[in-house]
Amino acid sequence: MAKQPTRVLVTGAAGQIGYALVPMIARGAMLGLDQPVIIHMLDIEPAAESLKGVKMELIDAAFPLLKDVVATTDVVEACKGVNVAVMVGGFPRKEGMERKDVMTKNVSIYKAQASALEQHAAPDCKVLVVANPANTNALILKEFAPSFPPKNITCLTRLDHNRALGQVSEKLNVHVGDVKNVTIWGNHSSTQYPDVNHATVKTAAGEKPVRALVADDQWLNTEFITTVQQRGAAIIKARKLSSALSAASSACDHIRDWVLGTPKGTWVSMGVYSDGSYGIPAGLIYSFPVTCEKGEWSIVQGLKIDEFSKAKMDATAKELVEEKSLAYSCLN
Ligand SMILES: NC(=O)c1ccc[n+]([C@@H]2O[C@H](COP(=O)([O-])OP(=O)(O)OC[C@H]3O[C@@H](n4cnc5c(N)ncnc54)[C@H](O)[C@@H]3O)[C@@H](O)[C@H]2O)c1
Ligand SMILES: O=C(O)C[C@H](O)C(=O)O
Repeated sequence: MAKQPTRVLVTGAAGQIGYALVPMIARGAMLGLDQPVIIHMLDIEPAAESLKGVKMELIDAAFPLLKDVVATTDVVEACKGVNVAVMVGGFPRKEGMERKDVMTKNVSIYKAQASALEQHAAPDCKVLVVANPANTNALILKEFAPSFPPKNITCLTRLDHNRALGQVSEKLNVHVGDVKNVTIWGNHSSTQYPDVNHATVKTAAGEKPVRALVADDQWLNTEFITTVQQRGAAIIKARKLSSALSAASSACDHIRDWVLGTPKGTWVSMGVYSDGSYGIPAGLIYSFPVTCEKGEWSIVQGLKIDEFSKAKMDATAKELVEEKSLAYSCLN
């Protein structure tokens, strides 16, 4: 029997990530090649014409999996019955700005959209916040949608995770698909901690630790970390626009693994509600290594954490605590 369509909301759909993301969803990159979808696109009034154009293009592309398109500037209509919500709507960072600089504008959007989602989305809707500051926007959304299960509200750090895989693959001249189990800890910001201590590479002789293969702790502990932390800024400098195709692709990876499960023996990074694991304050949205099964993520437990890592994990947690209070001061 044919599957029922899944309703996927993309906010900020007329923007550059939205424009890259909606065709990926319609082609099955997010939910699978056998899963029909209905895409709900939300943007604001000044972008209404452009949103109409995106809808026209979706129709023109004649995607077999795309059963319908809702394009609207009405948040209630946009949220009605959605099973997955990808929250991209907001303002991107420009050259020279820190993520904190976009906080005032963006957190108030997430406060306002929380109640629309809570009231009108499917009760088990899975939410992914992409707009920056992603962790704190997700936290605000969670706090202002109190009946939503906290486990259903996440933020995107999969892009950072994929960037870390990419850097290791470039360094070792191996295919990125053979590298796994890097971890992004903490905030989707320049304090994030990309950790390779448990990462491995598939070789003809079996899986080998990344640290041993790279054999350059100096590089791994300095340049590798800063390259991943600063990759967003490097792309803004090069493109004069923030990352879009890689953000859209990573958003598909995030939802696909959450819904369909992570491969056996592989973990990914997701910004999720902290339960206090690894000494990270409970109640933050913090990026952890997770595995997913049957539509649920679980934090990977029992990883050995050395002093170098612990200090970096705590520093990014501290930034999130500060961001949370800054966000609340912006909302007052
Ligand atoms: N987490 C990540 O890895 C990651 C990666 C890249 C970009 N981002 C962030 O994603 C966000 C979007 O980036 P972009 O490049 O697509 O920006 P963009 O400016 O091209 O698009 C954003 C869209 O959001 C719309 N918008 C603004 N307020 C809205 C509201 N209240 N409701 C619905 N839509 C609204 C705008 O009209 C615009 O069309 C930015 O905050 C950016 O910093 C996050
Ligand atoms: O860095 C930014 O502001 C954009 C985005 O979050 C990214 O990481 O590319």
